Amino acid sequence: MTLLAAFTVLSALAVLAVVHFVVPRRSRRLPPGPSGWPILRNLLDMPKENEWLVFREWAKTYGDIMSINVLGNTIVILNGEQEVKELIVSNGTTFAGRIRFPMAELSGWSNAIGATSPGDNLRTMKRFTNTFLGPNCARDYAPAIDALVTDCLRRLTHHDTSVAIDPRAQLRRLAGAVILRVAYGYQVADEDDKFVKMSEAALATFFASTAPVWLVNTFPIMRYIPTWMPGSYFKRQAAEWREIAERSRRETIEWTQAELDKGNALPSVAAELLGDLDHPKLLESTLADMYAGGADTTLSASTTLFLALALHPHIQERARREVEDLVQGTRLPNLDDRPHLAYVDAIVKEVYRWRGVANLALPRRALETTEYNGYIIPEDAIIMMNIWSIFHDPEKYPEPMRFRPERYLPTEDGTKATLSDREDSDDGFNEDATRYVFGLGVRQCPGRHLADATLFILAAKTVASCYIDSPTDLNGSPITEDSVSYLPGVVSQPAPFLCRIRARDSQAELLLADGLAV
Ligand code: HEM
Repeated sequence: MTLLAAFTVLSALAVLAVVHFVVPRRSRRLPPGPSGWPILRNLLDMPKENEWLVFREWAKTYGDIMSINVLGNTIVILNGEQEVKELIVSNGTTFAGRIRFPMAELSGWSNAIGATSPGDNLRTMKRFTNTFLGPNCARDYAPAIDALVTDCLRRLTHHDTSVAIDPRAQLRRLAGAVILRVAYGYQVADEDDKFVKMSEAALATFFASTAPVWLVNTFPIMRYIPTWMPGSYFKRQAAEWREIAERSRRETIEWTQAELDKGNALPSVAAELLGDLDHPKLLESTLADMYAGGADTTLSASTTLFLALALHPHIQERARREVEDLVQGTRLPNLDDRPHLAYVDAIVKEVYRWRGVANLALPRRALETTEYNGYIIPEDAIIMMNIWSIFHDPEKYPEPMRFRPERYLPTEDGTKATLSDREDSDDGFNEDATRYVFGLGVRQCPGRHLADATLFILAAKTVASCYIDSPTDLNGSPITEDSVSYLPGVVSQPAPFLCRIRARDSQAELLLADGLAV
């Protein structure tokens, strides 16, 4: 061997030694996780769907805080309640960043709240949402939501009730109608409503542009490729989507402005804020984000409500009796009745928990490097909260796959139902699921009061006025609690199902017919 060859071999060995001993030692300080492959690291390990289930399985090996690396990005997964509370709630601002999606930015979503990290823009948009979507929002808009829910139930029961239907079209219309009413004071007119169609089309561009298929989302530098170069197709696609998203934003807000000018405007977030001329673009974005953040999530929770009621006639019956004892058939229940309808309230909590809505919440980004329990969480790491894992911890929620509203109620002797056989009385046992379903800390969902009011009103009015028969899949095969299935996605939707829905009696029909949009 020549001297040069010997030197080359020794150098190569030295490099290998550094790679082998130094690099792993550093990364050993990251939370543990599957080792992956050279260069690709965990890219091939990443589950294609139902990630929350896979992450929960991994937690059995790696623990409640673990990490993976995908194309150079560290992803830290929090599977346990304690980790979520300590990092996301107590250490809130450090993990308040969001992931940027260059393709979504090019497609006109550069100010989307859910993709904006802390700074002046976020502060302004948070001011808008905190002022107008706080707890008063639910109270102020309750009569309008009431009328829309009644209208939805009337539509669901107004067909040949011997035929099973898929309730999602009407529930989707309801979710969109509530948001357009609160955001713009707009009342959805018919099945083919112009603004619903425009908002849905805009929402579709958001989901499509945040998908990982767009290389520019992984390699942001690509956004500077000129449009004449090969490989720049994404730019033309983004320009098309930008037109759809911007048109939807512009036309809805112009509609509210026109109503204000005519003196016809109904109370709405837009009507309150149109005077804030300092931030017109941020106002447009905030209003559009209400649809983007609220439509699919509210649809998921309300479809789960219908599925759970369809699967459990005894739950429908118990809830109906509770409502009947209060209203005595004279009216349909409303939001003010909530303190007297503990069982209906518990149904809503269980809807949030049973199958989850956004099982990994919305990913966060670490704004600085942090040490936690001896592990390093590096700046820019993506943080995922596995809410599903918290909701399905059998120590916290016994028989987690069962839909059991009773778990939130006191026992007959007045003690908290599930604590009787446990010594520790303050351990969050069967804790109210509302606490987690909307995320936690400074980036918690701003639409939670509105969504929760909508869900309660829908649950109370449905059990008061309707029967929902056992569900089947689209081929007519019965669905049971064990065979229920959900579609993949950031927001988890029940797979399509059919059920017969009919008004309880002629009095219920009359009460439903009374509902006029407010
Ligand atoms: C059942 C219904 C809903 C569920 C389960 C839900 C859940 C969530 C979750 C888990 C997050 C992420 C929170 C975090 O990072 O900690 C979020 C964010 C968000 N939600 Fe909701 N949401 C619902 C309805 C709504 C509604 C009705 C609106 C609007 C009126 C809305 C607007 C938003 C917005 C704008 C964000 C982004 C907040 C930010 O990044 O600071 N959501 N939601």
